Parts: sequence; C-alpha cells; structure tokens
Amino acid sequence: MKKVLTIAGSDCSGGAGIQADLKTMTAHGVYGMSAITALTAQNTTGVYGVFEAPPEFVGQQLDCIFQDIRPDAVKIGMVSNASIIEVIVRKLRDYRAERIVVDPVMVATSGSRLMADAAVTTLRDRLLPIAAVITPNIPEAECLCGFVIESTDDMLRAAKNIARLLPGAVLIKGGHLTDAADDLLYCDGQAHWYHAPRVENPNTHGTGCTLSSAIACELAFGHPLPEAVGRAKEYITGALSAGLDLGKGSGPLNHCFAIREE
Ligand SMILES: Nc1ncnc2c1ncn2[C@@H]1O[C@H](COP(=O)(O)OP(=O)(O)O)[C@@H](O)[C@H]1O
Ligand SMILES: Cc1ncc(COP(=O)(O)OP(=O)(O)O)c(N)n1
Repeated sequence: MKKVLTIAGSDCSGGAGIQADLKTMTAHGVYGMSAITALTAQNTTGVYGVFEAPPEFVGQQLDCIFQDIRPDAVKIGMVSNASIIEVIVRKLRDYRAERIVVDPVMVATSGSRLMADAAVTTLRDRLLPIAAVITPNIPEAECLCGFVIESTDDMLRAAKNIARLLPGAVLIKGGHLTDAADDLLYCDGQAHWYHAPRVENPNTHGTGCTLSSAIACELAFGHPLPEAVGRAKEYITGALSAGLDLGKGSGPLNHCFAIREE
C-alpha cells in the first residue's frame, strides 16, 4: 500500500486541514499519516482560535514517522510560523522526502489568517525550494507574485512569475475567480489548463486541502505531475458535486462519493 504524509493544522470540525487530508487519502486507498502543526478551533462559520505546536514537537512527529513508515509522498498545509517551517524543511531534507506538495495556506476563505505575515518570507525562501509543486489559490498567488489576478491571462503571467521562485511546478487554483473553476499548472515551462464547470454549491470548506492531498496521493501512485493534477481535479469536482449540507456556514465536502482502490 502507498503511504502519504500530511503536515498541516487540525480542523476540529473535520472539513479542512488534517481531517480533510486523511479523508482524501482513505478515499484514494492510501495509508495516511499526519504531523500536526497547530490545533485550530474552527467550524463552517470561521476560525476562532489557533494553538501552535512547538517547533521541536513538529520535528519529533516527523522523526517518528520517517524512522518507521517512510511516506511515498508528502503534503504540507498550514504552517503558521517561521520556526515551524524551518524545522519541517530541515527534517524533510535530512530524510530526503520525495514528492512534496506545498499548499501555501495563508488565509482561510472565512478571512482568518492561518500564517503570520513574517512567515511568508520563510515560506518563499525555505519551503518552496523543496516542493515538487505548490498549489496557491488566487489570493495566495497574488501574495507570491505581487500583482492582482483578475483573469486567466493574469493567472498565466502569475504562474510564470512564481515559477521563478522554485525549481518545481506551480498550480494556480481558479476557484476564487467567478465564472468557472479552471486551474493552471505551469510545469517545465509548459502551461496545462484543467477546465471544470463551477459547481453551484456554497459548501466549499476544505477544497484547497483536499485538492493538494489528492495530488500527493496520485504522485504516490507514480503518476506524472500533469496527470496527477488531472486526476485530483476530477476528485475535487466529484466531492463538490456529491454535495453535503452540514453546518451553518460554508460546509465541508462529501468524500464518500468515491471510496476507490488503485
Ligand atoms: N464552486 C466550485 N466548483 C468547482 N470547482 C471548484 C469550486 N470552488 C473551488 N473549486 C476548485 O477547488 C479547488 C480548490 O480551489 P480554491 O477554492 O481556489 O482553493 P482554496 O480552497 O485553497 O481557496 C480548485 O481545483 C478549484 O478550481
Ligand atoms: C487547519 C486548516 N488548514 C487549512 C485551512 C484552509 O483550507 P482550504 O481548503 O485552503 O480553504 P478553505 O477551507 O478556507 O476554503 C483551514 N481552514 N484550516
């Protein structure tokens, strides 16, 4: 069985973070493991508290994982401060971790900050260089490229600009542009578009976490990145389309639509 590790924050309401990642991994038929960077008190209406793990404890979790069950791929989500990022980079380099997917989570869709401003520089300079692919949404891509993204042409310009920051690839998610849900992968100097109709579902909590975990699973199976992204995109569209109406705000996805085996 393939093994995939998520390094991310916990969402007690189960829609995003570690919980979304592990559900995605189980639905893909891989063995999921987690190193928790922070506990959040959140639900479908917002994030009400964040309790960061001490960096050395994040390191201890990574030692326990890599010294026992080596992951085939790693997804990194919420990393709220520079010290946590530094320890993750050091450990992943020491253990020569492969197939690293970085979702540069900065702000939850509800508006709450999940990364300190000061950590963005460390993310850019230290974490992005070890990623096979990074998966910013539109506001995160704007933060990395420094200009406003309002169209698919802007997405391409931003992807080329961000690609200069890292040796790996960039997937800009278009979920925050209004008319469709088209994502752009910029990989080895080539643009790959993934077109999908917008699903009329207000319950989108955890879409970014789910997509990045699904990409990590597909990379663990050995699919080349453009194909892995295509398969992950089908998964996210399916989980959104299957619908689930839980909570008073933007509810979680339905991961039960596709319990599948590879
Ligand atoms: N209403 C929607 N219909 C279809 N796909 C969507 C919808 N909203 C988001 N997506 C897709 O979900 C994935 C996550 O995108 P996005 O919501 O932009 O990221 P984040 O959750 O990080 O803000 C992308 O593949 C995006 O295209
Ligand atoms: C613990 C935790 N990690 C990440 C997020 C953000 O989730 P994401 O899927 O990127 O987007 P939204 O759910 O905010 O739309 C989170 N909320 N909590």
